[in-house]
Amino acid sequence: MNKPLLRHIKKLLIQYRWKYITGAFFLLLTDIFQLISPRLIGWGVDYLNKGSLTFKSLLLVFSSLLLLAILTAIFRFFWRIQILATARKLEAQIREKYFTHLQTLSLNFFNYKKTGELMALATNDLGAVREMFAFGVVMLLDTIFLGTLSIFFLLSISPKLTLYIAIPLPLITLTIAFFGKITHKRFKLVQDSFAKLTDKAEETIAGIRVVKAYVQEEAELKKFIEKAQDLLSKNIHLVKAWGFMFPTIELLANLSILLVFLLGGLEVIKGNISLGDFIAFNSYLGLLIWPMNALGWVVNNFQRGRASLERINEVLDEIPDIKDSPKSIKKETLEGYITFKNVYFKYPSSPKWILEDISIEIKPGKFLGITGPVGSGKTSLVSLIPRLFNIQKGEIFIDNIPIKDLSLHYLRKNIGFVPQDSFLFSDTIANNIRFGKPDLSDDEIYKLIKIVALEEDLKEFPNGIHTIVGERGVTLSGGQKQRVAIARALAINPPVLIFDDALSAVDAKTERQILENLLEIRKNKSLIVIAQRLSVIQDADEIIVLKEGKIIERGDHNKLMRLGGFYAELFEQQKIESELERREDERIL
Ligand SMILES: Nc1ncnc2c1ncn2[C@@H]1O[C@H](COP(=O)(O)OP(=O)(O)OP(=O)(O)O)[C@@H](O)[C@H]1O
Repeated sequence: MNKPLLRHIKKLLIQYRWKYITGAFFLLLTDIFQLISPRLIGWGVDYLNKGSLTFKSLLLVFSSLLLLAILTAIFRFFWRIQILATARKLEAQIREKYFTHLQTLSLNFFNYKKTGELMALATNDLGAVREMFAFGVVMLLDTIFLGTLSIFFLLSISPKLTLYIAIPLPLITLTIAFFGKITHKRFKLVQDSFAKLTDKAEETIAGIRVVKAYVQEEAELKKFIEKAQDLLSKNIHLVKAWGFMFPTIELLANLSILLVFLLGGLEVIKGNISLGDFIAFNSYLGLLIWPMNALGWVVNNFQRGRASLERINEVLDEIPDIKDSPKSIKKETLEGYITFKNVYFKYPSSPKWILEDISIEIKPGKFLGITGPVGSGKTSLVSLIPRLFNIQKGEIFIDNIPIKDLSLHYLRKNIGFVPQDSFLFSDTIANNIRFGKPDLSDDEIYKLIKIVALEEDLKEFPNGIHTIVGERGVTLSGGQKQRVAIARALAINPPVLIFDDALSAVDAKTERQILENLLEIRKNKSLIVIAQRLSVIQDADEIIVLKEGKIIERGDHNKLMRLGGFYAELFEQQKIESELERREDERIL
């Protein structure tokens, strides 16, 4: 079933209806004044022809024409402001709506939708929609006004001649209908191809370090050129359709002029119409030809706008699969008592369970460590706590309330999450830390800097905490980024702290220091830490070992060592490795 094209912007259009109505009114006035001029010139010519034109009447025609020209300019200014400026406002509001909607969508959506494509929608496609509501609307109204008014004037001069010019009209309508369909399809393909090209550019620039490290510049360039060529060929395909449409319409319109010249000339010779009428008729015809040609442009503009709006609608149609229930509980501060009861989870694209029958309990003030082989489901498990994904079976509770019943806003506000890739914004270190708490003072930031052991590193930075970290934090080392990300989580002082391998890039000494500092401030907090390096979670109250989505071992360090399983083996192995490293360091010193 075809959904209405304007379904997402109907309210905005209603909001701006008066702007468009007054704009249309000024446009109509402009057109009327434009149409009076040929009539005045026609009368002047007739007086001239009869030899009865006096200086006084010439001056009258001249001053009327001057007044008309001035009024036309003034009204033109008004319709431009009313319609074109409103289209800009409409564009800004659609962009805001689009971006707001994107923020509500869950991670699953971003897993399959590409960044470049989403960016192309907010720029290129939205631009096409704006043009449709700006010049598209203007041209459409102009075509209708000028077309009907010209026909009215033409009829008033000579109904017979007007009939002649109507002969090519059905052909023009057919041409427009035929090419309109073709251009719509081709526009959609062009916009799709542009989105793919934007995506490729975005990916190559974001991954430039990997591209350079693997000397893949040429290969990447080749892939980019392929996409650029695809866009070019789709554009040429489109231009070909236009190439046929515009000249065909122009030819048919010009046929009308030729017919009038021939048949109208005969009427003048026969004395059925005056020379002045013939000239005025031709001027009106000139005015009518323009809307006929403009129709092609209008169709083109609307097809492009429609194709783009349909693409934007597809995203706006997306229903967030993770959202508040109608009766969601808005609990501002949580205690942080987390329980998993027989939880099963899989991603929409995964064929099997990623997590199976997980039951855990973390009391406020307790420390849960999670370890396990790569891909065993550790990140997936902790992502379920802030409800980044929905579970399929079982239940997760915070403070004995199922998290699906809690308001997402408050649930997430109570969790300090440090993801594996410590993403930083291209802003200062201070602003990255105060991301979740914008009013954090510099003094409080220094305290956090101390806790995450970043003090010494800070001395190296040119502007201390006010140093800009470069896009995605490129100017910081992996370990420094991780520590800024931990400070960002601590800044909101949440009852639940989750670190997903967040100390993997810091050395053993700094890791110890951070863990000791954390002991102080995490007193009543629930701390969940994923680590491959077991020294990070060795002191946890409980450690769980995940393998292929199942808990295979659980208990504190001593219990797991006694068990002699995966944990004990890994611990022994890491102990030998760190001993070897220590000896190597001593040898070098
Ligand atoms: N968004 C996703 N969509 C589909 N499958 C996913 C997604 N993210 C992870 N997986 C799959 O889920 C499984 C568990 O991944 P997860 O990242 O939770 O493991 P992990 O134990 O944290 O791994 P690592 O130690 O490498 O961080 C893997 O098989 C992975 O391929």
